[in-house]
Amino acid sequence: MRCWLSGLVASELSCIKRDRVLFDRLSFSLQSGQLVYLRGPNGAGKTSLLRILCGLSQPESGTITWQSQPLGEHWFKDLIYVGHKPGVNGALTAIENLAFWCRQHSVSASLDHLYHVLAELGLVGMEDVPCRTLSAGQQRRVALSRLWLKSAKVWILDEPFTALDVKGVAQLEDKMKAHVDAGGAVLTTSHQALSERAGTVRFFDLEYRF
Ligand SMILES: Nc1ncnc2c1ncn2[C@@H]1O[C@H](COP(=O)(O)OP(=O)(O)OP(=O)(O)O)[C@@H](O)[C@H]1O
Repeated sequence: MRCWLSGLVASELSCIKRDRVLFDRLSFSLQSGQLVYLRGPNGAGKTSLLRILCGLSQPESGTITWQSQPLGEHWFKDLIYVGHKPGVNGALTAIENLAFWCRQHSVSASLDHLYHVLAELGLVGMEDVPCRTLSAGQQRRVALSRLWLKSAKVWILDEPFTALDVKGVAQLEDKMKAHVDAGGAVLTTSHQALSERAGTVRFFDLEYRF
């Protein structure tokens, strides 16, 4: 992946939920080669901000551009978003979930490749059972396997370490570092500190506002 200029730029964003101003006139940018760690207490508005940056919800005011253009198809093509809920259909198997996600995101992947990715995520033998029967950490691994399937410049990951074991955390940190080293960008939030293996981290703090 080549480095890119004029990445994700948010200006003067405001967000109100249930009459509470979560943030007001917040400005933020994410550029090629950056790992940004969004920090803040429960309820500060981290998920709300990530969803706005993804284009999944609208701010009260403010603007967001990707590569100098308002968010649109070009942004969704360049983005992988993994929410704090795994977003895995419990009635479908891991393979079916991935195949469905690939179709939704115009990703071309053979069945062999899907099995290979699930194996890399430690899910050998779990590929063909309904996801509702998988453990929380295994379901998280199915969700995170999207990072192995689609080539996207920006990853926005909301609490991606939830339920992962020590090995899973290390694997994801390595994956994030490799992505950033290759010129990608990661914006993540978590209640657990990143270790040194994730590489250089920039912090963005969101205060809780009453
Ligand atoms: N759709 C909604 N309708 C009403 N209130 C909402 C909605 N979404 C979020 N909120 C409220 O906005 C506040 C911020 O929520 P958000 O999930 O963004 O916080 P967070 O910083 O991600 O918290 P946590 O660390 O607990 O995950 C919370 O008080 C929540 O109740």
